[in-house]
Amino acid sequence: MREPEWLTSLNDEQKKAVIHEKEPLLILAGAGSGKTRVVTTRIAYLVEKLGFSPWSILAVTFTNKAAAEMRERVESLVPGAEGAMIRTFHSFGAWLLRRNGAPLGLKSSFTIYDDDDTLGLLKTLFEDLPRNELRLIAKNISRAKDECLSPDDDLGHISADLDFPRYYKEYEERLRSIGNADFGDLIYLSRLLLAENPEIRGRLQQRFRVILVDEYQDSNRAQFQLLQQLVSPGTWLCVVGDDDQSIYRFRGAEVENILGFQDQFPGTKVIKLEENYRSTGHILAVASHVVAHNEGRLGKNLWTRQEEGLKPCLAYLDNQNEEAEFCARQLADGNWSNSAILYRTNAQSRVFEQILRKYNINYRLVGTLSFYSREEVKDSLAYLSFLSNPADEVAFRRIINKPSRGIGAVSLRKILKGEGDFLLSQNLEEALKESVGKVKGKAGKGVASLIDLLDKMKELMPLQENLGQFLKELIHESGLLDHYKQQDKVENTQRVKNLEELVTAATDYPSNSEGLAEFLELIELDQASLEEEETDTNRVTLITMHNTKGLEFDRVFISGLEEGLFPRGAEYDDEQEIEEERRLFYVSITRARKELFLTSCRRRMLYGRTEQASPSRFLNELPDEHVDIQGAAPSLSAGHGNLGFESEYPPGTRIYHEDYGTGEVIRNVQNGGHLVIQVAFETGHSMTFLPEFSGYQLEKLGS
Ligand SMILES: Nc1ncnc2c1ncn2[C@@H]1O[C@H](COP(=O)(O)OP(=O)(O)OP(=O)(O)O)[C@@H](O)[C@H]1O
Ligand SMILES: [Mg+2]
Repeated sequence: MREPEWLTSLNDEQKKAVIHEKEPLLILAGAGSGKTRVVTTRIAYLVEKLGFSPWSILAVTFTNKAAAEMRERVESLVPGAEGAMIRTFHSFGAWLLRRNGAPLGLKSSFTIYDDDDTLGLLKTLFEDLPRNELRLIAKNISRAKDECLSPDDDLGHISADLDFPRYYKEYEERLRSIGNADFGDLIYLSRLLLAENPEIRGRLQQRFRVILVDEYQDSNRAQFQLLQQLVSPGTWLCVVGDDDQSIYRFRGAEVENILGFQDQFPGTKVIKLEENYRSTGHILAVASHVVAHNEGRLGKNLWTRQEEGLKPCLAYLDNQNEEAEFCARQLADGNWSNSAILYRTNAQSRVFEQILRKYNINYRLVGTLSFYSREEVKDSLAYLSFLSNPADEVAFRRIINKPSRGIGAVSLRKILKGEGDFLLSQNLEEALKESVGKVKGKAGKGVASLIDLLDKMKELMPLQENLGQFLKELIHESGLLDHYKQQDKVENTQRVKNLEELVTAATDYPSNSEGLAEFLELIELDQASLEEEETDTNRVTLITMHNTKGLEFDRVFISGLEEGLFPRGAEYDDEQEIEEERRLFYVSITRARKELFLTSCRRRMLYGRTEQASPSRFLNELPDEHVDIQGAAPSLSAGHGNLGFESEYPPGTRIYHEDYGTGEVIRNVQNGGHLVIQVAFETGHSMTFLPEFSGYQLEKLGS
């Protein structure tokens, strides 16, 4: 019988993995080696060739987008096979609990609480606790659930607060009595349900004869334990992953799950895939070289039979506008749908959005709200709006109690309507002033402080250099800055960064009412144009590095390769965190099929101030022979003394190298107390050396 093309096109190892029967199977392989392809093909094979019912197959992926793509792919191989259950862990948990959650007091119609709902519930339970503390409690509850810990377990490593177990317990009791579940419960309760109910567990084990898990390196303990409950000795279990791509450890992912898989599931067969089908030679060489700097890897070799292709291009640019312009120039060929611009923090998207719009290059922002629809940005703009138009009730409602000033719904009604039932004034600032003395207590104080703030801001406005400076004052004085600083700390978000970006955007406008009106109008127009684009498919993808998991593009830009930005937070020198950032770099590089651009700015404007930036340490780890360099890196020694010692080879020094000939030093950096120089040779090569260890090979020439 002739085999279908989707089977014959596989390489031997892939095929082994697809047709493997019975015992647990672990596929451990680098990026682009066809792991996901093996998962989809295996589903098709089991249905088509071995007669498994799609109904008996469960496949778990990491994002909803990945799940949708997997269904499509399976359907294209064997129509009907996409009837397999292909879901994320969370959506599988929701499915399970809706049908079987009765023993836990869950109705099939239960509501899933998101972070805000969780916070709301905590607030009604512990009214007296400040919001920041409530956020911390919410975060820790979620962590406990990721680790499968109940309120009665030892929670000391999660929170040192002796009251935390009590908060957690009360929260759980209330949530159960309401009959709803939070996000973490979808996994946590699913596992609990199966552990406590052998009958339900048996039924599910009967049904799912085949279980497949993609991106297994990023599963957390709760997910692992749920998996254990689902697997019986007869289950055909297959997990695929890449330890080098584990990028969610900060959220509780445990790489132990993959490293310890063979111990947990005895008899496991391990298959490694080594041929990379995604990227051309130079790109793959760069990726492999970079990730080799990590320790404690399982270590894998990837090769490709594809041509060398284009060398990745590393471009040093002056600032983020130039960076975005650089990307826009590459995109002038109109090939947008196969291009992606990657960044480390969401705030970086703003300049790209702005410049791409300038050149009419269509784009799509993946996984995040458009910059101007983010909560913190909207809050700041609401202050500006209200200052320019005191009749703007929407803005007024937004700012009156943000950050919290103790002005609740009742007081707000009083302010808006006075004692009667009609709107007192079109001018809400006047209404606010008239309510003084009528609104009492905490709310009264809140009203007074808001009036003060507004007055002060109006005085300050004409005194500022530009609108950015003014906005910066406003964000600070209003308390928004502190509010979001706290939130960032607790939730690991980047809201303050976004505020800084907004300030930067406003620096182009004068600090007066005209400038303000112009700035707000621009933003409203921008939003409208964003919405119009929804139907067009030829669009560049703007996406954070984390969100690119499993995706691929012909052309990839990795932006912001500067210390402190990527790797993020250069103050820390925690090697483990650096390694996680390096894995993120590896993930990013390996998204590219044919073209890769890396960009690094000499200066970056943050919070309205331009700061000198130094190149990311990861750039020192690139294999020079596989990279083309454009522009000059900032010379760290110049003027700053950043090296901590005198360089014998300052930039501009001409040298002779035995193997490479003559060249010029273009850059000095310090690495572990040693001077590292980058040299551009006349042959066009660029190499880095440690002069200390290069001995006689390296000779200084007179200039
Ligand atoms: N045997 C093959 N022949 C041709 N193309 C293949 C083969 N195996 C995989 N590919 C292609 O290579 C690309 C990468 O495959 P896939 O996405 O499955 O890799 P992966 O290991 O899951 O990568 P990642 O680690 O990034 O998730 C895809 O475009 C896929 O279709
Ligand atoms: Mg994959």
